[in-house]
Amino acid sequence: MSNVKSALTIAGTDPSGGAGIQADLKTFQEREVYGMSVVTSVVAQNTTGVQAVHHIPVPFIEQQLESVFSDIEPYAVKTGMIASEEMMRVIARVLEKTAAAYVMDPVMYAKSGHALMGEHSRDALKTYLVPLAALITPNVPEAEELTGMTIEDETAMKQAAKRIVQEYGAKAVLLKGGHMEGHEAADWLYDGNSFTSYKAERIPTKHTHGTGCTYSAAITAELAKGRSLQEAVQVGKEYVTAAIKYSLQLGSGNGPTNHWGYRLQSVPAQGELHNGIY
Ligand SMILES: Nc1ncnc2c1ncn2[C@@H]1O[C@H](COP(=O)(O)OP(=O)(O)O)[C@@H](O)[C@H]1O
Ligand SMILES: Cc1ncc(COP(=O)(O)O)c(N)n1
Repeated sequence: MSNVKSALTIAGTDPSGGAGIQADLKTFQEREVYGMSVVTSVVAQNTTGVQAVHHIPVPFIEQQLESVFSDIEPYAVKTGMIASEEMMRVIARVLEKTAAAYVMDPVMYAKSGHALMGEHSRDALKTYLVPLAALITPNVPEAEELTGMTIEDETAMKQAAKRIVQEYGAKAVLLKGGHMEGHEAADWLYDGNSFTSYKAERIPTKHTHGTGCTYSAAITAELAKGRSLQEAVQVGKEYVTAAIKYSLQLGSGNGPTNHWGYRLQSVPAQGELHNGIY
């Protein structure tokens, strides 16, 4: 196996560049791993929402996976939008055979509320993919869908995380608290033994398009580089927080995360706008 650290995203697209595969590849590049991508669905979307979805035929998803895995074995893999049970099955068949660390972002809806996964595919996700995952990264609404629980506080977040590991067989769960109230954005990691919290000041912005994709991609990149799960989540949290802090006023809806954010934190203030980015 080459010692060039590579990561693969299997997900849907965002032509406006903020979420999905585009966010994942930007994150991989910024975290200094070689990025690869397999497209599951082509989504016509932008900062205002989703306009249309075109699903790639399942045999062609299989073909893309074959093209990657027969040539370059990634060190880590993440999945994002996977719309149907048939897609989940072919992806599971490939992931079963790889030694790559697998991070699953169980994408169900876009921020605008548009469904990105068929409702009857939730069980298939639990059956075929959750047991293969080194980490699953639901937000609160996704954890509610997976567990059938109502999650309104940290106690319920921790209970839901435990249930996803103990009942559905994920090795670890990072339950993200972006959708909760309060002055902190607090996420809980449960690795089957203990809980670790990852907290940051809540940033008052509506520009959060692509936060979940950015976060799970950063964690995937760090796992590809050989970091432990705890370290990878710590770096991922710092990366996504900076990406939200410097999020971009682009488009007329919820603007995208800023992949220069993490670097900008350590650069002395320039006092002027560079390319409108900072
Ligand atoms: N306004 C915010 N300020 C700081 N961190 C945030 C904010 N909104 C979300 N986050 C963080 O961004 C990451 C993505 O979380 P979340 O929004 O819950 O997921 P998703 O994008 O999948 O809905 C989490 O670490 C969450 O705590
Ligand atoms: C193809 C695709 N995948 C995922 C999301 C969710 O994005 P977010 O990171 O904002 O939850 C999206 N809008 N489009």
